[in-house]
Amino acid sequence: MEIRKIQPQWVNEFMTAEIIDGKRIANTVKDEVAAAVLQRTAAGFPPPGLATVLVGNDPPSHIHVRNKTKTCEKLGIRSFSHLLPEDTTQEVLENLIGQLNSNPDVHGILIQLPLPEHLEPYHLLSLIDPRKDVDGIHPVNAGLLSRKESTPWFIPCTPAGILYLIHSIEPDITGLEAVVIGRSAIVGMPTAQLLCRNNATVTICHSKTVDLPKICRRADIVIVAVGQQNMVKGSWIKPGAIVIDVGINHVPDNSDPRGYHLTGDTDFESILPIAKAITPVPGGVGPMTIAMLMQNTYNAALRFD
Ligand SMILES: Nc1nc(=O)c2c([nH]1)NC[C@@H]1CN(c3ccc(C(=O)N[C@@H](CCC(=O)O)C(=O)O)cc3)C=[N+]21
Repeated sequence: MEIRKIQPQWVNEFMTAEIIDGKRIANTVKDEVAAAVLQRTAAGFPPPGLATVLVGNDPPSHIHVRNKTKTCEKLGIRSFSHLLPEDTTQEVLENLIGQLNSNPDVHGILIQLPLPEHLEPYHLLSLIDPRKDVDGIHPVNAGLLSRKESTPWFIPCTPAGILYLIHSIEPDITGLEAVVIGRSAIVGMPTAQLLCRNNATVTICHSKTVDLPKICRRADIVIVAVGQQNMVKGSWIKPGAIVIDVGINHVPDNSDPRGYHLTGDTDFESILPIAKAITPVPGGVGPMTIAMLMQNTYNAALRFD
């Protein structure tokens, strides 16, 4: 006699997770920002302005920054791109940040990370005027995010995008168990805080966590942001969970005109039959990050009126 596997009724081989279309959702957000910018400039206010600072020659970073400036142009946001050589000194950057802080055409400042080894990012980021900190990583904004009584001027773009995507599947995450893998200042930690502020029960995991698969299995929402290809497997996922893949891994690929393709931190195929929803890479969290940056830049401009 055949032994039947016992599973929740709705988990079977025909089941497949919804693939969250981050690109489409990002486009709706960008359309909203474009409409708001148009209304603003039609009323005689100056367009929002975003300054991006990129140090060095890392090709993917150049692609990212170009994506950001192109998106600005499409939405009617002015962009000021500062491309600096690899050997730029801390002092030159400090002066540039000072100039951008006092430039009335610049409402948002983004310093592309990571910076070359010889520069000290924490100190530089703390010099940005917190009212122009569209990345939400100035210590003041990080502090305001960390306590539920206060509202930060800016929420970091990737965490804000992640919450937006989760809300598209589950509008109320109160009481749900969320596991965040990764504790970076720009993704892991602020994502955990944002989910906690939205009443999820949050566990933060990292490279020293013992028995990660076990902790992961109890999560209704899994967020993985570590930069390790194929790390999270289907066997780690609770049936019906929401999986958000923040990984941006460049895999060498001769068949791609760019010489690489992108892949996330999850073993996507093995998760599909188990999860309720999962974000793809590309086309998931990445486009949302840019959409949220545009939203933050628009909101920054409002505060200087
Ligand atoms: N201060 C700072 N703020 C950041 O927000 C920041 C940063 N530094 N350093 C690097 C990371 C990475 N990041 C991405 C944003 C969008 C995509 C994105 O749109 N990706 C597309 C694909 C792009 C492609 O094909 O190359 C996608 O996933 O569909 C990727 C990566 C922002 N970062």
